Amino acid sequence: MKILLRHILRMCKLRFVRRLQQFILLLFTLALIALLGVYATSNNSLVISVRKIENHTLMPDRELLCPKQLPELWAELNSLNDSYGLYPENVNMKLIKSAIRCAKIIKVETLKVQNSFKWLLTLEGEQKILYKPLLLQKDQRETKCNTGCEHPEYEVTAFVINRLLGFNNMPITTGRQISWFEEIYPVATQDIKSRMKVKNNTDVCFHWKCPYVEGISEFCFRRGIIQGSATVWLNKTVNIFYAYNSTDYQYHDFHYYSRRAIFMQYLQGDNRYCSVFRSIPPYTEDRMFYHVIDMAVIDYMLNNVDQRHTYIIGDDGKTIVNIMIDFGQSLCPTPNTVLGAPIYQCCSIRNSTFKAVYRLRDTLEQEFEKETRDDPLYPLLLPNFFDQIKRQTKELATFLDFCVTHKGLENIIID
Ligand SMILES: Nc1ncnc2c1ncn2[C@@H]1O[C@H](COP(=O)(O)OP(=O)(O)OP(=O)(O)O)[C@@H](O)[C@H]1O
Ligand SMILES: [Mn+2]
Repeated sequence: MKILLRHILRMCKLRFVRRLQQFILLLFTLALIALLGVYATSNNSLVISVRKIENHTLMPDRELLCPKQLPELWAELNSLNDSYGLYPENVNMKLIKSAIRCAKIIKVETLKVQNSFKWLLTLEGEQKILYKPLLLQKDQRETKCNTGCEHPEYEVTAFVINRLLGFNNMPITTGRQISWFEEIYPVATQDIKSRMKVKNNTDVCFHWKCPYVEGISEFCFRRGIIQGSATVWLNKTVNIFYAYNSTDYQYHDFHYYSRRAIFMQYLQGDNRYCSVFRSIPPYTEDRMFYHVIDMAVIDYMLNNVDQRHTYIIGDDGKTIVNIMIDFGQSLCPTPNTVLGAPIYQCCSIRNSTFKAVYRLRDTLEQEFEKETRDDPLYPLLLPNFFDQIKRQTKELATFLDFCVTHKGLENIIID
């Protein structure tokens, strides 16, 4: 009897242990399934999954990557917020960027405005995109400001920094990699097809003259793989302030570009600079004046001397919405302290911009890395080029230190 009892007890124990094992196994499997589910939904098409195509180039797998509801997504993107910027603050930036990076291209046209080489893409769901292909290697640049081919990776850089500064007034821009053979050729206009020549059966080449560069050069996309910046095209009229007569002024008159003797003199230290600037419409208006200060901040960080005061008309047909575009000539190799003149001479700045400059002085590298790690053009900048931005951000903060010391914090901050 005793033996039987012991035997039954052992059996029960064994079964219990087995049950326990089965139970733990079940729990583990359920947890794994839940984890995979959360992972899949949270990444919802953002997972950078790649497949190798025949020519061994890594390309995004459209099936896995692309958001599905494109027309709705573009509609959300275009729901312009007139007073605060170009897109709603709470926009799902990751989703929109992933849509721009992988949505099927249904049309490619040449865009013949201004100087840089660019195409207008139409993506599935009818969103237009300004696409600037990278023509130069990331380590190539001219020795003079504003000459030579543009660097579209600087457009992506500028967008990230514009957002880190909290401006939200640059059309959304991301890197995109495109295959000439698979994505462009089948939907390109005749003029694009006839301009681009295939060499050695694989490379796609064309001739182009970059501004202020002697002669025409040939550029090739190896194996037809093109990298470039993709910018949301605004369905608005984009206007630029130009000085039409001697009493009109625009942002360029207040910096490096100034060809007006009076401003040159002010830039060289005359302290009437700001009072004159502030007395000229439209800069009598706070909204316009502080936009110039914001432009000076981003231009100083990027050493960009090319930006003009650009705006669109808001949905009400009346409001001016200040925007920022055209940073392809940033990272000018020579220093331009006068680009900071609106900051260190006026010593008046939006509180949000003031705080952002100090924050970025300390955290730019980490924040930039986080925002750009998944970009198809990653790394956007070579380390020594990025160092230039870090250095210029630190200089900007010293201009603000100077203002605080001379005018007092409460007199320089507005909001
Ligand atoms: N996202 C956009 N949406 C609508 N229009 C745009 C957009 N970006 C640029 N444009 C228009 O296209 C013009 C040229 O764009 P952009 O300044 O980027 O070209 P660019 O060739 O780099 O110019 P530049 O030769 O002056 O450097 C702008 O002046 C503006 O009118
Ligand atoms: Mn440009």
